[in-house]
Amino acid sequence: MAYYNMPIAEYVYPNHFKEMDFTQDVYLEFTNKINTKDQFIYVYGLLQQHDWLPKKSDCFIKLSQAHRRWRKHLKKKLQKLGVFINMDCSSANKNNDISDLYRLRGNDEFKIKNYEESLKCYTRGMMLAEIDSPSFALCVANSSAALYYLEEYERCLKCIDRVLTFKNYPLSNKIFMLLERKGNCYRHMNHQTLALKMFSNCLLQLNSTSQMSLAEKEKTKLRISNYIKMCEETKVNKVNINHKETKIISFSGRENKKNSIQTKFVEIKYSKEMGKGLFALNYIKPGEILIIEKPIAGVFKNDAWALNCNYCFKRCLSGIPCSTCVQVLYCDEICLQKAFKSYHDIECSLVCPLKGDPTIEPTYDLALRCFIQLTNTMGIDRFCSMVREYTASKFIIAESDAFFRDMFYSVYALDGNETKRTTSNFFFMHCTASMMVSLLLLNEYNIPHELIGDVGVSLVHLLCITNLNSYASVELPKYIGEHSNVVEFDKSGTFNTVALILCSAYSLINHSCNPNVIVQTYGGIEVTRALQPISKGSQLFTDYGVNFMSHNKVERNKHLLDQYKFSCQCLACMDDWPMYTSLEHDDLSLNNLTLYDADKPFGIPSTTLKKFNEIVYLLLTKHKINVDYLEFLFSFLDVLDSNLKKPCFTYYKCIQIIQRCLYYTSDQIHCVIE
Ligand SMILES: C[S@@+](CC[C@H](N)C(=O)[O-])C[C@H]1O[C@@H](n2cnc3c(N)ncnc32)[C@H](O)[C@@H]1O
Repeated sequence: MAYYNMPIAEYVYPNHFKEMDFTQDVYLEFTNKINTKDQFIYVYGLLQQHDWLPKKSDCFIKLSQAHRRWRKHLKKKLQKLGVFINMDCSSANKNNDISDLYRLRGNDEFKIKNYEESLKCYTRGMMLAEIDSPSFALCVANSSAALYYLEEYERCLKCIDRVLTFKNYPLSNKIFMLLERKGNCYRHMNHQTLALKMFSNCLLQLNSTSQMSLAEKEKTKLRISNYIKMCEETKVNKVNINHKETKIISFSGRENKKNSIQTKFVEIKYSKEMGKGLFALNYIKPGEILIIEKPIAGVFKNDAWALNCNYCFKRCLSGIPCSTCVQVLYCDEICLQKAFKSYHDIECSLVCPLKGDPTIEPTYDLALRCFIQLTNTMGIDRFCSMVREYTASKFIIAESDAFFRDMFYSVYALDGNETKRTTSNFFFMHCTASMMVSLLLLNEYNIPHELIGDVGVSLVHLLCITNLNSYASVELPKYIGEHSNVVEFDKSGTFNTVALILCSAYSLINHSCNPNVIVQTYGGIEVTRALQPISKGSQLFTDYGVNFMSHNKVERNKHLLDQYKFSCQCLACMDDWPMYTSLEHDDLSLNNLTLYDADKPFGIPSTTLKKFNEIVYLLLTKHKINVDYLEFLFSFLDVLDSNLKKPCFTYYKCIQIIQRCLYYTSDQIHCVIE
């Protein structure tokens, strides 16, 4: 059945709207918006079905014209995409020819030493190729070469071992090259005995290789005997390689193991102005860890799909793709199985239409992911009955510990701001939900007829939740060795966004333009820390993409009103703080600051200032910093906080440096949730 002929409107829930909500203005707003969106067809269908379209009005004429244009455009587009016409996305989207093209592109990048880019191309090629086909094997083998030059030796070894198990690897006469690479990996990892064993296997293979000239063979043998010599020398000298140290943070000290919030520091409270929020139970000092949590769900942005596991979000430079669809990649068989059990069994046939359509926003993916995860875990009957119960009872989060105990509530009890949305916006959510119901039904997702209404209602709420609460998690791009070219991109001060994620505890934090907490991603785990001291009883605040250091008051207010429907009453807004960049630079060593107490002498020891300036220099010029500096920075900030009147330049400069330091040291911290 064709996508554009679906009688979608029957899944939209007219009870949510009154006819009089649909004023001429609302129609016009739709018309302008949906001219460029697939949803047109749903909106139009719905309006017609419910006779909401005032015939002969300007708006009707405009809609009809747009409809005709859009149908033509849509049809062409759908035909081009092929997959949309039948919506049969479960069949072979794998294509070895396209995979080969990606591999060749990877080879070109490899030749110019753009190893990271070549790795991305090989990975894409691997995702597109039929599993275990020669094209697949070649992509894995070539990935191992890129990984070797990126100095990712363990991952390189993993790839080579996989290739050696493939029956379809077409370059069997080049196996010796893989063994040579394996030997070199061991050599760099200082496993000299293993390296020597590998080089001797390599020589055996080389001798049995027939399609090679004698001269070529001799040249290769010479190269390998040089490596053997290096190994033997290293063995005698017993060189020790310093492994990169990582600091471990764990949450074993939690009072409540199921709770991702440190309940000794923080509680949930409700306020009339801001709804739910998190409040400090005691004084919290800068740097204190307040929340550690795994996202409820996440979808990738940009091309992070090629380098991160779709299940746990960790970097997976030698990941394994889904055997059916071409959109996802996992660390290993364990993540793949978990993803299938949790959502990918259903999503596999849906990801193509969703990800292939440029008008589908990542928050829609995220909402559908939440829905599938919940229904897969709870069963659709129980899910729908909880949806009905929740809608009827108006669950109060602050009075219940169910929020963190129960998977359903930790997602469904998040705020969706439904009451503050415009009719137009809310109606759009309904149209999108309706499209999702159709997609699910077309892909044979079993929704009993009597539950279609509940499913639709839940999808509308989940769409509002993901629209309001999701945020971009940022990750250091330079995980993959010195040869990465991504650092350049980061000089502008922007961080590398990996995924759009939804977290239940972090979502409870309200906004301030002078935030006192900050979140940082560590291998797929989100850690929220105090960024400034927080006094007992005060509220925790993060920033919703704008703060007084980055945007002026007008810009901030516009963003917050448009996106979140509130106007900010924080100190920076109320007292009209100048932007951080316009603050006067203060000279700490000369003691001429605006102090809280002018009689109290305040000076920073020159050694402390020197250390601070050293860290600033290292961060801004080399992007290299040791994780231990964080402790110094937080205590320096604490000293500045208790002595200086805000806003003052050095205090906020220290905050800026802490933000960067957290980002640049994120590969030095290993986070564990037990
Ligand atoms: C991510 S939610 C935060 C949690 C939310 N307060 C709740 O009850 O679930 C964002 C919403 O909280 C409210 N909010 C957040 N910060 C606010 C602020 N500074 N002033 C007023 N409302 C705020 C707005 O309704 C906003 O759309």
